[in-house]
Amino acid sequence: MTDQYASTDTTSWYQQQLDEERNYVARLYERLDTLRNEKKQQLVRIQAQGLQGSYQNQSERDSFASLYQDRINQLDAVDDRLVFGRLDTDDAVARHIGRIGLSDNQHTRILVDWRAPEAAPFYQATAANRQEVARRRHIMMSGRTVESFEDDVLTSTESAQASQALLSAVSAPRTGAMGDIVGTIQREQDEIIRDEMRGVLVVQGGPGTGKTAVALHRAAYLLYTYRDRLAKSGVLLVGPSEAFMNYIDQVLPSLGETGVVMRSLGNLYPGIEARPETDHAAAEIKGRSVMQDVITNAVMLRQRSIPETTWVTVDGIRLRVRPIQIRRAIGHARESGKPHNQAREVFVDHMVRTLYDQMRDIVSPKREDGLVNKADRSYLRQEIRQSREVRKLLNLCWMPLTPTGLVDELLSRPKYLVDAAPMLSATEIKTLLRAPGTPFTEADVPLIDEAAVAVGDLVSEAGQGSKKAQQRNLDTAEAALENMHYTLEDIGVDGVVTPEMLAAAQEPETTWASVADRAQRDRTWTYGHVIVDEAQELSHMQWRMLFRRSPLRSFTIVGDLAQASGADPSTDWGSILEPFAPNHWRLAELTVNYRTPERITQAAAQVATAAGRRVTTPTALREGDHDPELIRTTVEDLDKVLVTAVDQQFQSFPDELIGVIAVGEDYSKVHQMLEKIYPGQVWTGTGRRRDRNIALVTAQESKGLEYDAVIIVEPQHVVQQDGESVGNLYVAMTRATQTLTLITTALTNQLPAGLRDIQAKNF
Ligand SMILES: Nc1ncnc2c1ncn2[C@@H]1O[C@H](COP(=O)(O)OP(=O)(O)OP(=O)(O)O)[C@@H](O)[C@H]1O
Repeated sequence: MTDQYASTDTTSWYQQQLDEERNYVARLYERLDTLRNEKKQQLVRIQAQGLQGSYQNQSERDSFASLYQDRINQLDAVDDRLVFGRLDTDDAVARHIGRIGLSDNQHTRILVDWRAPEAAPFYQATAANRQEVARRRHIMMSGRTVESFEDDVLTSTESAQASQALLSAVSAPRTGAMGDIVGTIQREQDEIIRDEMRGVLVVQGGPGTGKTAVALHRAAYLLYTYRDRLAKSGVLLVGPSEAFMNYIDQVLPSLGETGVVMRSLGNLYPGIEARPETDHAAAEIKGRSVMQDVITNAVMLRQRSIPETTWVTVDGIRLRVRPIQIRRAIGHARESGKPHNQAREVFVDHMVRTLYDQMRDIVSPKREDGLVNKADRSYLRQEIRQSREVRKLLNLCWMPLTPTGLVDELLSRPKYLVDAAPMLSATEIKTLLRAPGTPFTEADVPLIDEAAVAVGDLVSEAGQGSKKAQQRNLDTAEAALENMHYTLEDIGVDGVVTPEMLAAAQEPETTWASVADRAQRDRTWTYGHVIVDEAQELSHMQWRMLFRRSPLRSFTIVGDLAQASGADPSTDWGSILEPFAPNHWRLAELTVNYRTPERITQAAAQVATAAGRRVTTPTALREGDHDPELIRTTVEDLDKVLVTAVDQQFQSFPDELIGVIAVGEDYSKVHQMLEKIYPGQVWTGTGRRRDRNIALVTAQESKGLEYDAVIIVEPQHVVQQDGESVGNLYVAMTRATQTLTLITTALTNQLPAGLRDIQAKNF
């Protein structure tokens, strides 16, 4: 790997270089500590000023306090393994690369942020295209200590080999939380991370190719490169489940970035925490594009006329209301093109005018001009509007709606659903129906979002007020910026502070970094960029919801079509994305599996292809030491076999994480059994894993996650439960970083075809 290693002086040369690196890195930490102390002192000083001064002074102080605190948090977050690389160029310039950029007190750059253009050759230079790099050095740290280093001399052809840094990163025991890969990002990954922000970028890659890692590092890269633009609008990162979001939630903070809104599909609608979907048939129907028409119909069915002429009394005067009048008012309101709740105002105004005309004819003494005077007119209109009978009638015809109320009613009232969904069959209607008040599931969320667009917000004055307040804050912040005596460099991560950041800081109960915070509370927020992970899973309706969140269509979409659940998954990204971004997306591919060793990857691919699924099997970085193991047993002995498998794993690799994957009834039985035998050791996928060595998850939940040892209980049930599809089994098998064990009570001919060839052990 290095020519100097071959020399006789290797040891002394290496030791001398190591000492130099240690001294340099010590200097970097010294600078980091100085900066952190400065910020802490500035924070203390500003807090000590307390509540003195005008409102504007106070809010300026609060803004700066938040900025200082944010900077302190960032410096804390990057403390561990601050630096990981060094580049030496042909003209003998050395550049250290780290999690953030640092300058010394003479403003000389001493550490280059990994996202800066000068750091790009660290990831991209090859022997064939050196980009003026003579040597790339990987610096291995433990906390603040330089443990070792490894050099790539780019004049040597050997540099094409995987670095030791990469091999040790991918072979390390898993902790249950994803870590960053900033020190070992590979070239094909880096190209995607640094791709321009514009348009829709689709990243297709087999299991373990680093799609999630790339998505997260791209989020950090975009925030760094387009900070001023994204500070106003934010970045949204969407993942498949809460378990997955917990798994990845430490990566961006470890890169010093906290400004990304991270949401699972079930939590995308503010205020709703939807349950995972268990009824796959219902979920499939709810995801179809026709559901947009169903929602539109459901809203229109709540705009209805009366069956026959009726009467209302206002101020003791009886007024006649005919169906045609209501129909006309409805037509008029619909023509306004406004959402239901806003159009209701048009409807009500129209009806009030109609009733007023009648009333005027009755109450006004006939005058030459035929009009009552202005005061009478507004009094009469007010009376009509406030009359209980009129209100009741108009509500009956055009009731204000909430999106959640509409979806709940739609899915629990058979007649309503039948009327709104004439395009669905009786069986499909039956599949959708459920009891009123049933908690919402993930597949309901896009319907609620669709309904929210169709019904609009409930009309209230409050919203207008808060918009005005925001504008006021923005104006104040712009003025504040002009008046600042502080240098910009002193304040922010990169010395860039926009009026919007300061305005956000002045919002009551928010901090400056909380553009993200406000974004996730606002359904109508449009993000500067949206990143979607495990994107192969999304239904048409879920895509609609996401594209609404970025009308500029700036997306990074990562996924693997072969890992999709269900019997009839899409087989090309074009058919998924064309309705939303016609001719507007580009495809990149990842080709190396960093997680699963070759032997397991091949077995998983065999299962998928034997079932007719098209998979692009990535090249696995490691061959692996163990073949996948299939254990055949009986229903009576299943528990015993499982415990033996778990015990063996514990004994051989006590630090490793075991993932047990089971579905349906197997899951419940296995859960009970594991809890009994390993009390306090079992983590069930939801919530954060705390020092537990056994994770029990369903195949669906295992998407995106990984374990050192994977044990799949009754693989044939995983296939059955997935609508006789191998998608989830393929996913489950590719979660392993070291070993894979499948335990089954099925006869050979009941096993999925691709598993039959694995040499089985009988127990
Ligand atoms: N360049 C790299 N350096 C070190 N580790 C890497 C690198 N790329 C990926 N990995 C590791 O490989 C594993 C798989 O990565 P990741 O989960 O991002 O893959 P994925 O393509 O999203 O997988 P899947 O589709 O199967 O869920 C992770 O542990 C990740 O940290």
